[in-house]
Amino acid sequence: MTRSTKQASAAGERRETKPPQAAAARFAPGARVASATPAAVAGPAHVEQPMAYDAILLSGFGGPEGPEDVMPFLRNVTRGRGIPDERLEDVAHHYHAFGGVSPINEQNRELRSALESALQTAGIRIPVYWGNRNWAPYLDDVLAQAAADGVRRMLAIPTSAYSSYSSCRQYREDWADALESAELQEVMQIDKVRQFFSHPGFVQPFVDGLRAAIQAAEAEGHERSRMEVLFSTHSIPTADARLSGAGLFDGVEGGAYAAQHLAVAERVMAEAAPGVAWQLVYQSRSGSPSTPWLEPDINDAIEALEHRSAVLVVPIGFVSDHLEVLWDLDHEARETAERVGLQMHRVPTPGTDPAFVAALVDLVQERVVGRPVGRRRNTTGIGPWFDVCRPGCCAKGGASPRPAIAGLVP
Ligand SMILES: CC1=C(CCC(=O)O)c2cc3nc(cc4[nH]c(cc5[nH]c(cc1n2)c(C)c5CCC(=O)O)c(CCC(=O)O)c4C)C(CCC(=O)O)=C3C
Ligand SMILES: [Fe+2]
Repeated sequence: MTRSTKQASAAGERRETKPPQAAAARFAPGARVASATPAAVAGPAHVEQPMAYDAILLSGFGGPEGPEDVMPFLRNVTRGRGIPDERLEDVAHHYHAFGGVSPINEQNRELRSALESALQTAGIRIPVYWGNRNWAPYLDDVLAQAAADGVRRMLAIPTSAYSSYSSCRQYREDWADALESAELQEVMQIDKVRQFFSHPGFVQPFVDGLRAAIQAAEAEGHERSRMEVLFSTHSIPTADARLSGAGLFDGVEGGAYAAQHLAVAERVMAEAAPGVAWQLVYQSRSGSPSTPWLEPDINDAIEALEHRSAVLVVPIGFVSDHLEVLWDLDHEARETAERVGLQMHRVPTPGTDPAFVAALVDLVQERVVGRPVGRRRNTTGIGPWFDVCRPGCCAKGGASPRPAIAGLVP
């Protein structure tokens, strides 16, 4: 499909209207397996059967690759969600500050090729396809290509570690859409790896980065007692947060989304900086000001740190140094820190860190061999998370669910 027809259909009735339940049953290949065990509904549900996948589907967010891509990209991202125009203009300005090119696509190309080589080395000789949710290469084109190459069973990896509508369910819905739009529902099966926030190979780069940042701050003469670590992630509407992870963390403010981030932050602190003050903060809020989103915003948090001399920012919500990291942290948050007289160090995201690439290989391996839950790698108090999402998992607050793959059907 050409880019222009793709944008037209994305702006139009790309969201199809099939009865969610019937469609979801077709789109949930894992459901047969997991729902066979009644315990699967009450407790952790995992697909433990070995599965011979033909290929991996690395799925990114997507980003513009030139100034003329910026507005069409932003319309793709926000289709049907009532983001005010001023907000789009505002965000367009962030992209234009980088010549209209988001680094995210190049980062995902690098991750794709690193993952493919690491899989080969591990003896898993299958190709890694890369497809985006919001920009070329679009998922449906990539699936059509994979099908033409003979691929029938794919294991999907989202470039997103946690549970929430934007970081889990929306990927699952977009895969289902892409199967439908490529007319592959009857032909191709897509499963997904578990949300991988708790995998040690995802956590390790943050540990290494925070250790280095603390050393750098100490070398500048800052004392640990005057440092504060801010773990930063994307804010989401509180209504989405409550529904993240199918209400398993109902009692926790921010639901499973916040609970998972807190668990990762605790782990990183225990390994890299025991005793240093820290908190979880949120960035990149959008939407209407009257809709509640998770707080505190990182800039407000920095402004409240008068009693500190250095702030160490750890972007645990993201897998690569894409635009929301480069703009919202390295530009905006840094400006706030300078204004209030704090030294700021920003820790890198995992990117293509060998520990992270090895983690992705391990996530594939555990599914290929059908590794039991008890032997899966997990370094936080929460997890390992589900291979097959529970009914209602990560629903969008206030919206009716669209068909999605890799979920249990109620
Ligand atoms: C949880 C989460 C992640 C992390 C998980 C993941 O990585 O998937 C994430 C990542 C990203 N978000 C990104 C960009 C954008 N996100 C937007 C809007 C939104 N994000 C949301 C949430 C998240 N977003 C939400 C609840 C909205 C509101 C509207 C909506 O429900 O969609 C908008 C629209 C304008 C605006 O409102 O800011 C843009 C342009 C980029 C690309 C950066 C680049 O180009 O380098 C990346 C990696
Ligand atoms: Fe976003």
